[in-house]
Amino acid sequence: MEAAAAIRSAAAPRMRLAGRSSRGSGAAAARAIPVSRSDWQTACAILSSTNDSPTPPAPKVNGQNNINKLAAPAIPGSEDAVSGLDLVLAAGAGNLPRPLSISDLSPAPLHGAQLRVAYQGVPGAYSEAAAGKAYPGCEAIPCDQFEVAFQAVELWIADRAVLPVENSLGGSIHRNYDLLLRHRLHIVGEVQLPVHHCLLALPGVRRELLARVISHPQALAQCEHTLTRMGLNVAREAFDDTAGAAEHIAAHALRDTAAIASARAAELYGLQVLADGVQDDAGNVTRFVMLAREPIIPRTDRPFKTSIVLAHDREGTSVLFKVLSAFAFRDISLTKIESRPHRHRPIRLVDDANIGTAKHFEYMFYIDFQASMADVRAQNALAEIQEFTSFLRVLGSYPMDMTPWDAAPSSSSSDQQQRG
Ligand SMILES: O=C(O)C(=O)C[C@]1(C(=O)O)C=C[C@@H](O)C=C1
Repeated sequence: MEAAAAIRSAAAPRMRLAGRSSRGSGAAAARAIPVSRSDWQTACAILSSTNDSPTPPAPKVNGQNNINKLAAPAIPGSEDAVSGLDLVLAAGAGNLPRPLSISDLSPAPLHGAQLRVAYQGVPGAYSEAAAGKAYPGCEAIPCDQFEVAFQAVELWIADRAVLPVENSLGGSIHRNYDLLLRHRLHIVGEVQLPVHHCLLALPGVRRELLARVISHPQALAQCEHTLTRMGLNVAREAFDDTAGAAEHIAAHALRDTAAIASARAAELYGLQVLADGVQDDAGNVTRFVMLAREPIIPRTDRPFKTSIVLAHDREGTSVLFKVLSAFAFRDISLTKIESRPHRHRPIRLVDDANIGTAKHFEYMFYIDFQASMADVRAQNALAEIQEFTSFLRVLGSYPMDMTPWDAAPSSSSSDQQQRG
């Protein structure tokens, strides 16, 4: 409680981006268009409410809040680091980088000029492919948990993180929604990755010998019906990531176990592909967000998306209705809405002497909408929403991923710069 109060008192006053609830009134809002990176950064920071502050203080390293002191990242074992996706495939798993853990997160020496991108999983994970699509030619840094990827960026060990937020079959990856709120990173881009799963096993293993299938829970969910149709009614076990499951089979020579993972994982860990394309839907796609310490300056010369999170402390359902109408009246399309339990106030009790005590669940609402924060319509919508919410934060305003799914990732550096 005390920490939260300290954060609140340190917070800047709420900024009004435009005149009071003036639907479509451009003049006041136009004044608020940030002109520089620092203006925009300030605008993002102070869009948080003074009433409600779910973001904790900066993570501690060795008992100290160290972020400002860190200029020099290092990762134990980074001599072995894999460079992006266009790396030469390793012959075996022996020279692959070990994923970062919480205990590795201490400041250390400078790295070179190559962009370092943290992802969750081990080499061969879809998240590694997403990092390579987002930042062609980057140095992809494996992390053993989502939390570690966030902290790697905050501590300057990595320059960016690329993390999954939703899948077309499995739905939202709630952990990352929660972490977006608990950390202070900005969404600077998105990538959508077609996810094509394979059933992998040790060479020579036949399907009939299998006693279990292991993978990331999202991957298991994405293949559930296909596995059943294939007659594979064996135990399914959750693993931290798809490639980690493949690595586990290879490392322990498990002849009764198959993994659901990518064809690249099969190559990296020396497994054979028992079945190709085992996802339930051929159009299986996972959406990842790209995270950075600084926001990018929003623009209007290409399609942008903006992600916000809000909470309200009023009774009834009309607040959400008003939020949605602030976008609808301005012809701004919503692309996603997600609710998560409100960490600091999950339940509200409402006492009525006649009926008893009602217990309402409280939520944070995450909304993605299709407009840039440089667009006056978006500024006016948020100015209006601020009037009836107790907390509002812009998680990022960033270019939409417009690449066709079957197109190869772009490798132009100008494209990379636009993506932040
Ligand atoms: O396990 C992996 O390979 C991941 O990159 C994680 C993940 C996920 O979290 O959804 C990413 C894409 C697929 O949807 C399956 C798993």
